[in-house]
Amino acid sequence: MKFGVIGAGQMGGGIAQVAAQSGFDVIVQDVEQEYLDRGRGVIEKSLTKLQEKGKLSDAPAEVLARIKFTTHMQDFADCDLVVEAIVENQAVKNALFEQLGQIVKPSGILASNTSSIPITALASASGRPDRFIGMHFMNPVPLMALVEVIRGYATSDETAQFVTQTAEQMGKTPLTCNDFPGFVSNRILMPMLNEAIQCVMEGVAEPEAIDGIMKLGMNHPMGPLTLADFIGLDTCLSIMEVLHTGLGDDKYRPSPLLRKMVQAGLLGRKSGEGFYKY
Ligand SMILES: CC(=O)CC(=O)SCCNC(=O)CCNC(=O)[C@H](O)C(C)(C)COP(=O)(O)OP(=O)(O)OC[C@H]1O[C@@H](n2cnc3c(N)ncnc32)[C@H](O)[C@@H]1OP(=O)(O)O
Ligand SMILES: NC(=O)C1=CN([C@@H]2O[C@H](COP(=O)(O)OP(=O)(O)OC[C@H]3O[C@@H](n4cnc5c(N)ncnc54)[C@H](OP(=O)(O)O)[C@@H]3O)[C@@H](O)[C@H]2O)C=CC1
Repeated sequence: MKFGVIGAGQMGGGIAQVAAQSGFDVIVQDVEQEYLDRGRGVIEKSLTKLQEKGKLSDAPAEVLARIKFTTHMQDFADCDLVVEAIVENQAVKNALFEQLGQIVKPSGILASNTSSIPITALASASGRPDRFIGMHFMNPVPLMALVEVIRGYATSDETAQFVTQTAEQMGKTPLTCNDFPGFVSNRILMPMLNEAIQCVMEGVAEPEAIDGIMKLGMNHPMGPLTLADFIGLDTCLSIMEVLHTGLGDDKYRPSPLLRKMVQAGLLGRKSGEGFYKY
C-alpha cells in the first residue's frame, strides 16, 4: 500500500513513522524542507528509542528508508490512502482537500487527522465524500493505542472498512463514532483541559498543584496542563472554538487565559513555553 501523510509536525511525523513500521511505503509532504528535516529527525529519535527497548522489529534505518519526504503535493497521485495532519484550521484544510481531491487517483481514500473539524464539510471540499473519513490518531502516535474513526455523512462502508483494517495493520485499535463537533475524544477531554486552565486563571491553585491533583487523585498519566502544553495550546484553542460554535453551548467557551496565552505565542512544548518552560 502507498500511504501519504500531509504535514510533518508532531502528528504527521508520528503517523508516517507508524505506517512505515507497519511495512507501508510512505510519502510525507510539508510546505518547507525545513519542517520535513525536523520531522525526519523526530522520527529517527523515536525509532532509536523504540529499538533500544526492543519494541521495533526492523532496524530504524530500514523503517526510515520506507519514508519519502517531499514538498510537492503532486507526489500523492498514486497513493491508496492520504492522511492529512496540518494545522487545525477549517479554511486551510478545506483549501488543501480541494487541491488534493484533484491530484490523488479516483480510487484513493482521503482522511483527516483533525481533532474536531466536521468531517462532512472537509469531505465536501474534497469532491469525493464517499471516499473520505476521519482517521484520528492520538499523541504520541507511536505509543497510543487508539485511532478514532469518524464517519462523515456520505462515508461509504467500504471506506470505513478499509481505514479500520489499515489502523489494525498499524497495530492500533480503531473505534468508530459519528461526525459531531469534537467527536468523542475531544468533546470529553478538551472541556477538562479548558477547566484546568480556568482554575489557573481564577487562582484556584498553582499549575503544579492542579496537575498533581489530577495525576495522583485520578491516576491520569499527565496532568491536564502538562497535557495541554503537550498537545499545543493553539490546537486546544481551535478545538474549544469548534466545540463552542458547533454545539452552541457556553459550557464550551474557551478560557480567556487560553486565548491570551495563544495570542502571546505561548503554545506549550512546541514553542518552548506554555504553563511550563521546556
Ligand atoms: C488533541 C487530540 O486531538 C487527541 C489527542 O491526542 S489528546 C492526547 C492523548 N494523549 C495523552 O493523553 C497522553 C497522556 N500521556 C501518557 O499516556 C503518557 O504520559 C505517555 C504514553 C505519553 C508516556 O508514558 P509514561 O508512562 O508517562 O512514561 P514516560 O516515561 O514519560 O515515557 C515512556 C517512554 O516512552 C518514550 N517516548 C515518549 N514519546 C515517544 C515517542 N514518540 N516515540 C518513542 N518513545 C517515546 C519516553 O521517552 C519514555 O522513554 P524512557 O522510558 O526511556 O524514559
Ligand atoms: N497535537 C495533538 O496532540 C493532536 C493534534 N491532532 C490534529 O493533527 C493536526 C496537526 O496537529 P499537530 O501535528 O499537533 O500540528 P503541528 O503544528 O505540529 O504540525 C502541523 C504541520 O503541518 C504543516 N502545515 C501547515 N499548513 C500546511 C499546508 N497547507 N500543507 C502542508 N503542511 C502544512 C505545518 O507547517 P507550519 O509550521 O509551516 O505551519 C506543520 O509542520 C491538527 O489537525 C490537530 O488538531 C490530532 C490529534 C492529536
